[in-house]
Amino acid sequence: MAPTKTTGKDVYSVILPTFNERQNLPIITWLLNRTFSEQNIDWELVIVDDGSPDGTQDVAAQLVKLYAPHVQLQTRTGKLGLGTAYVHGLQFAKGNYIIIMDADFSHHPKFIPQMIAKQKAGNYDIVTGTRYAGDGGVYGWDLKRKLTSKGANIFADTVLRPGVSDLTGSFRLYKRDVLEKLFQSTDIRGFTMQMALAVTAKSQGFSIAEVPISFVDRVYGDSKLGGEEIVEYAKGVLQLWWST
Ligand SMILES: Nc1nc2c(ncn2[C@@H]2O[C@H](COP(=O)(O)OP(=O)(O)O[C@H]3O[C@H](CO)[C@@H](O)[C@H](O)[C@@H]3O)[C@@H](O)[C@H]2O)c(=O)[nH]1
Ligand SMILES: [Mg+2]
Repeated sequence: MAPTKTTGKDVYSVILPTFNERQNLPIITWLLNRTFSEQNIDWELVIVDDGSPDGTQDVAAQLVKLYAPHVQLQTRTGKLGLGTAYVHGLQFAKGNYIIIMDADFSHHPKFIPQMIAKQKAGNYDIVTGTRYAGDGGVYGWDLKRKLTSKGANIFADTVLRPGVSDLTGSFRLYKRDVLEKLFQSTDIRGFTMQMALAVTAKSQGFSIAEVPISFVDRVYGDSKLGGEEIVEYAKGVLQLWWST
């Protein structure tokens, strides 16, 4: 495992899993480029697409050329899930810091400079975007989805007490070697993985700081979260309760 470099120039790799994000991908890539360029930060984007039928890969291939050498496209043959998409993308990422986020603007790149500044301020292992502290919030979800998300956080916090206000959110900055270690430490993947990574990180003594974010529901396309994932999540919390 390569240790996170503390000398030399930092490189931030954004791992962006996509499934049917043809409409969102050009704009999110444009925003990422603008954000990093304005701050004079070295960056790359690793798009991990799972054979989206809507032509996401054709759009991604154009972006690879347009933003060369900053963007790479890594593909898998079928929809294999969000968690394993991050693990897959990490193999190709060159940065010593890894940012994971969604492609549908629920996670706005404007928060990235704040996350980077926060990480540097305390040399934190992880900085997580939080919808449930400070100025953070959720916009555009119906009451059922809001209650599901809040309930999922309260459930895991009650059972596992990790002291992180947004366990299920996935807009995060990790030191690369910390993320690699966490992937090796838990085999929980899917939507449950965000919670499992945060809980495992805390139990291993890694430091986690938070940056309030506004999470805005997607405009284009559909959420891939369903009832099956909610059951998986509850199982994941209990699995961690046994093992940590
Ligand atoms: N490669 C790949 N990408 C996927 C897959 N499933 C979803 N994605 C991508 O993963 C991102 C999140 O998927 P959404 O379907 O938009 O998730 P969501 O319902 O908005 O859920 C969000 O909030 C949850 C917490 O409330 C988070 O746990 C989750 O990670 C995500 O941020 C999007 O960029 C989407 O294209 C998959 O099987 N494979
Ligand atoms: Mg979404």
